[in-house]
Amino acid sequence: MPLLGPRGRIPLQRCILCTHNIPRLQVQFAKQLPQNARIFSTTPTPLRKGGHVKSKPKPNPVFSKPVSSSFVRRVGEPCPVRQGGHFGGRSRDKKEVDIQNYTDLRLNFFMKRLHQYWDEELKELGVTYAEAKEEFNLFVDRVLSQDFKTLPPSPIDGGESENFLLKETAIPTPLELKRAQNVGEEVFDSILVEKYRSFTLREKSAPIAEMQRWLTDLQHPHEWYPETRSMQRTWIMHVGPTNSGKTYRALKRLEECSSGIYAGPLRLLAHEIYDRFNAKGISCNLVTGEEQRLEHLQAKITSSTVEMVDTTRDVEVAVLDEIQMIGDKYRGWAWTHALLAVRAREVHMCGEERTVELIKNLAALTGDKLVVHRYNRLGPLHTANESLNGDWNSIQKGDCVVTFSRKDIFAIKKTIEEKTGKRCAVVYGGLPPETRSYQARLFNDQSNDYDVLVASDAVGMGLNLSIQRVIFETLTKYDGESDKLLEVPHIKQIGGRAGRYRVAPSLPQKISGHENGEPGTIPPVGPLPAMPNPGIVTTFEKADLKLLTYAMNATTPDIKTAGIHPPDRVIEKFAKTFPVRKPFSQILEKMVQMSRVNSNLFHLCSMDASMHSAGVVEGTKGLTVAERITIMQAPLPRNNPNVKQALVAYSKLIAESRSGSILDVAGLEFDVLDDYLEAKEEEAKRAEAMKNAAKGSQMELSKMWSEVAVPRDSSMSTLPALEGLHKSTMLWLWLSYRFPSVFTPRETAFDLKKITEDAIQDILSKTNYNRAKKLRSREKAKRKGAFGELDELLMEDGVVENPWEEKPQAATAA
Ligand SMILES: Nc1ncnc2c1ncn2[C@@H]1O[C@H](COP(=O)(O)OP(=O)(O)OP(=O)(O)O)[C@@H](O)[C@H]1O
Repeated sequence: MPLLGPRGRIPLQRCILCTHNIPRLQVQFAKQLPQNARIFSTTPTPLRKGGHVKSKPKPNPVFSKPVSSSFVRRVGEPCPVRQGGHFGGRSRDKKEVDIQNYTDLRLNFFMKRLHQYWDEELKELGVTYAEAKEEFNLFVDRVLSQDFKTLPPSPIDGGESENFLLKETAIPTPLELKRAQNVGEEVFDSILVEKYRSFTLREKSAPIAEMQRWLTDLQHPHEWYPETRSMQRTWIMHVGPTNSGKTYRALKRLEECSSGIYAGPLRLLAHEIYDRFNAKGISCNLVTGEEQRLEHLQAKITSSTVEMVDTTRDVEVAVLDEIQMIGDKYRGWAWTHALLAVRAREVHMCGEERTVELIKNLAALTGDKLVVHRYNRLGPLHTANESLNGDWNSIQKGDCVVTFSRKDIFAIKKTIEEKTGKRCAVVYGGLPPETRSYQARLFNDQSNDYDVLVASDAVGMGLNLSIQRVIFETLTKYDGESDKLLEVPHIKQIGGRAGRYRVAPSLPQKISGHENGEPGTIPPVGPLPAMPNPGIVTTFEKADLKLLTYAMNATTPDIKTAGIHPPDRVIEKFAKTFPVRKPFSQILEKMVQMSRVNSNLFHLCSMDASMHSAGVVEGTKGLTVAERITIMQAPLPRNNPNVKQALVAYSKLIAESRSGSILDVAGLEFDVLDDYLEAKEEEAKRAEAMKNAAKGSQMELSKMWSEVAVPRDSSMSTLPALEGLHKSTMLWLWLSYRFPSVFTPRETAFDLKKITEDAIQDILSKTNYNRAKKLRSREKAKRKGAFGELDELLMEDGVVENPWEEKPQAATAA
């Protein structure tokens, strides 16, 4: 039976995602598709190949542990009558049977009278009867799943420190129970009741509080990696402004070593290094959160994103790129972790001068040797004396216009294309990295007409761009609440992209005799040909130019502290000190409140994003603490409800241990892709009709027009939706490496990713953005408002008061 096409209009036979193999999936557009093929699938699930591989639902993990006795009933279920104290039918050591069965019996007894122990104190502390029952069941499981056979020593007699605290307060050990049994039933019962109560209220008990304090002591993160501490390492810093060849030098060293790691801030960069090394015949694997390419069994290099850096194997060289991000409020922990933990004899760091003091202090802490190489810019960079004076006609080939919202990017693109006839490539954070790098290539390529780049601050890192002039359309960025002035290092980093030095094909890769820095273990590199033209930085509006000049010349303050983050195993232990009813996001909040760090050297990275993600999946029943910890680290954009919905759907799959294709997940925006591909097909038909009509009569032409639908504008509304679908797909892929048996098959998700990227790329290549708004009036108003204020700071004689300086608080009247 033929399936219906999108919206049931086109009769189609098959779904390409279901019935064609991978190479055919890469066919992008309708005219290239096989006749009658379904463009993109909304095929009912049972008809799909590979769909619906459902495994048995996973039992609720709270009750999944095999208990060593027969006590497997839950509160509220009928209690089988037990006589004579023999359970389970196995013959056991008499001592074991006695104490275990005795405990089982007494717990059974308490279970029936639980309402008596759910007293005022528990009620006042907000424990409902249902929760008291749930806690009781958990308590029973924990007590009876202990090893009664060997009667492990009580912690008081010398147990493990952390278990000691937990067991001492929450769960009576077999030995304690045995001792209590020897004293008598009354004592035994009172211990059980007391332990149950303290288990239910474990978060409030003194030893548990002690345990929590112990777990939240994050003052010595360098001690978390004893194996690395036993190594003598050399840290080599390559510091300098943007475009000074820092990364180039570090990569040269990596190229020569016997085994190494590259860790960069972006997936894009990790890919670039992976491609570059493999192209040179140096075996390199790729490990990012969303993708792993482990083609080489004995790869010399592994290129990864910094969060994924491998700290378990010994290597000769590790390169940590953009080391100044160690101070980042959100992601700084990943650099600190990599720096303190990576087992490399040489750790090369590339970044800004303002990290040197901090790294010196960290080296003193770990005992590693430090060498610093300083570099100058490879080509000059000037701030222009003139702005564009608000005139888009002054745009030239090689210009990059920087603005901060998608709408403005497209509005500016449209204006420039209309006014100057030059085509614009675009780059912004919401675009998939693959699309960003494709757009960068379009702009760099001299042989096409993409002369101008319109970009957000995403242009500041990770892309090799031949920009001649950076033009700030604005110096403020909306942060979710209001427009905020960009920070000086941010302005410098973006501005520094102008005049980027590029390797000429004939340029020798290594010329000895010159060292652009202090001597060290890096290979010498010869003098470089001068840059033909200096890079220029300017603004679109005249009013912003003084501020830009100030920022470009300002010295940036040192980064004082390195970010840290509690290790996962610590979060897990901390979470287990709370009752099961406590929402996980609140446990994280508590962890943040209680954490103590050495504030001279470290700061605790914001866990807001993790708490947010934990909150999104809070309602998913059956997730273990470890699963919640993993899910909270998944890349989730805050402002996209569709991706959040996808995360909830994915978390349910994890909780239920249900596997299946991404195409089976309800709620993903597949329709948008269907619509896009359908519009594409219509467009192709229309083009064909026009071609034929040009050959035919006027009458035929009008007949064609009436038959062929005019394509809908699929740019401005479709683009964000496709970006969202791409993010949901990436989220799936990210989870697929953490829960491989649930998120399968991965290939379908990679196909979907590719199709979505191609669609986004195609939309971006259209010049006619009918719905692109004019530059928003908000922009104009903002400029008058925010910059009106700033203008007051810019004094007449050109002296600028530093708007970034923190003003002392005015004394308030008593
Ligand atoms: N010695 C050299 N020989 C040839 N090309 C070089 C050399 N040094 C740097 N380059 C080239 O100059 C460009 C900028 O170098 P690189 O990326 O290392 O700078 P960077 O200081 O790390 O800049 P950013 O901080 O912006 O990443 C690159 O295209 C790089 O290949």
